[in-house]
Amino acid sequence: MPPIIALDFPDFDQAKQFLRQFSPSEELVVKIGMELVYAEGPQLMADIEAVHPAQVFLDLKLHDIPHTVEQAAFQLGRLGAAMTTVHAAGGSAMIQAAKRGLLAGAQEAGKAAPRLLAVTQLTSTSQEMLNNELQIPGTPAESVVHLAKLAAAAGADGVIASPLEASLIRAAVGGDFLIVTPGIRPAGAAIGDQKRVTTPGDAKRLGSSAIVVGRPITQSADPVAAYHAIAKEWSEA
Ligand SMILES: O=c1ccn([C@@H]2O[C@H](COP(=O)(O)O)[C@@H](O)[C@H]2O)c(=O)[nH]1
Repeated sequence: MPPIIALDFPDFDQAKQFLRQFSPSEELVVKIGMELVYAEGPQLMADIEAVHPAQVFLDLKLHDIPHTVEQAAFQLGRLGAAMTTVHAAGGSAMIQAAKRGLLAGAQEAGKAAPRLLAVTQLTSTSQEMLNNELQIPGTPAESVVHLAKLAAAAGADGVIASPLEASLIRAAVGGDFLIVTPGIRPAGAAIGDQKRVTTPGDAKRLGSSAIVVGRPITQSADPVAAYHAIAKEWSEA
């Protein structure tokens, strides 16, 4: 899969301007999250499709009681996204409920169900924050592997984690479980609020199934060139 572009824009007009810079024949995978979906609503899925035919990763990170998540996932399942997310910290019953909701919603709409990815520890979480603020003992990697095993056992198709944890997750879970990794920074790029980061090439070498990249592309002076450089580093590693 090519690098997933995080379309973190405040409105559809800006997302549209960004997408129009790419050749219509370029096979893109784009991630839309809370900022854009809260601004534009679910209609956004069709609006994006009309501008550029892309696979859409709908990253809304559901985290609530199982019943509420199942009902929300039902609505998401009807939209035709390729992937969507819940927080693994919601627990097994919540992840199972999300899976049921996605399958039922997709079935009702006659679409394929999105792959369900569970967010382990956010890539903006440092060891210090994990232990002192969140009062979770151990290393980020230990917590991530624990949550990945929980998510896999509950029926998730994969996880969101840092590439730094990818090889440990693969060893713990195995198979074709997806390990989708944000926290990607090309050499020399500003790290911003991310804490557990690697380059695109290192992410591949460490075992990521797919990478998610936002600001290093969207805030670049030449987003298409930045995307192609990252895609080349990823595919050639
Ligand atoms: O642990 C996580 C989970 C999700 N994200 C999302 O990925 C992108 C990363 O954007 P950058 O600009 O490349 O930092 C963003 O949409 C996050 O919501 C994450 O970074 N870490």
